[in-house]
Amino acid sequence: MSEQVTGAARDSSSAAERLRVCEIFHSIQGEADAVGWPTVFVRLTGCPLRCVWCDTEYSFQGGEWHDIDDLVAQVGAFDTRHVCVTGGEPLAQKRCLRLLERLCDAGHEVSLETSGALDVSEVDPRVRKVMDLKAPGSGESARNLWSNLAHLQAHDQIKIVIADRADYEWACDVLREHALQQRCMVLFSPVHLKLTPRQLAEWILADRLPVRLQTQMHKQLWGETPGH
Ligand SMILES: C[S@@+](CC[C@H](N)C(=O)[O-])C[C@H]1O[C@@H](n2cnc3c(N)ncnc32)[C@H](O)[C@@H]1O
Ligand SMILES: Nc1nc2[nH]cc(C(=O)O)c2c(=O)[nH]1
Ligand code: SF4
Ligand SMILES: [Mg+2]
Repeated sequence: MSEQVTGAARDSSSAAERLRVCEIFHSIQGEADAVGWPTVFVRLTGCPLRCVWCDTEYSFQGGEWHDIDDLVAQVGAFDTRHVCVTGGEPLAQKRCLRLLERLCDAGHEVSLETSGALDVSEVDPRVRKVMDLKAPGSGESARNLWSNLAHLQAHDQIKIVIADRADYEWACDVLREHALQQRCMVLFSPVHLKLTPRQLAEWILADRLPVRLQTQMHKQLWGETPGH
């Protein structure tokens, strides 16, 4: 009897610890401060935003349910220190918080790619948050949750993905008004194949901006193939 109760309790707790996952893959980190590190990516399914230039629309639906224990074991099997949890919008599934904590407990260097539209205040402080602020050209800038800025730590990063000159000027205003560079590293990234990295570089240099230019290195290596 007591064994049955224990079994049932275990089943319901593991069901509560499941996440819908789009893909798990091993690649070179192509973005942000950890660029270049061999990294395991856990891409969660689903996103409540629809950025017009999103390169990961295939993650909006589908995927498979996985236990957090199983995910931590699958990640561990790659024998790789860096892990990046992304999506879709990973924080759209509340249990993502538990996955992040478990990956840190397992000794990984964990980063989280997030849109900036969902509350980041409960993310484990060991996780390096890479938080977008969505510029107008994304079509989703009304979703920016500005209160998130107060929850960034020095090891986190703010990323602004820029489609054109209007987005760049918006980013400059936000940088100044919210003193972003005093909070953490600020990354400006061109929308792939929409704005040239060179044009963005020239604007940053001309304006003496204290920001870091980033491009998506994985697209240089593999193009837009999913799973890279
Ligand atoms: C696919 S999103 C997933 C995480 C989260 N939903 C977000 O938007 O941050 C990962 C990163 O890719 C960026 N991204 C998506 N499409 C892009 C594109 N076409 N060019 C440049 N960056 C892009 C996003 O802005 C975000 O920083
Ligand atoms: N190689 C590689 N690096 C990445 N860094 C962030 C990614 C993402 O989609 O969030 C990503 C990705 O999709 N691939
Ligand atoms: S928030 Fe991220 S995953 Fe969602 S549409 Fe925008 S870029 Fe794509
Ligand atoms: Mg990507």
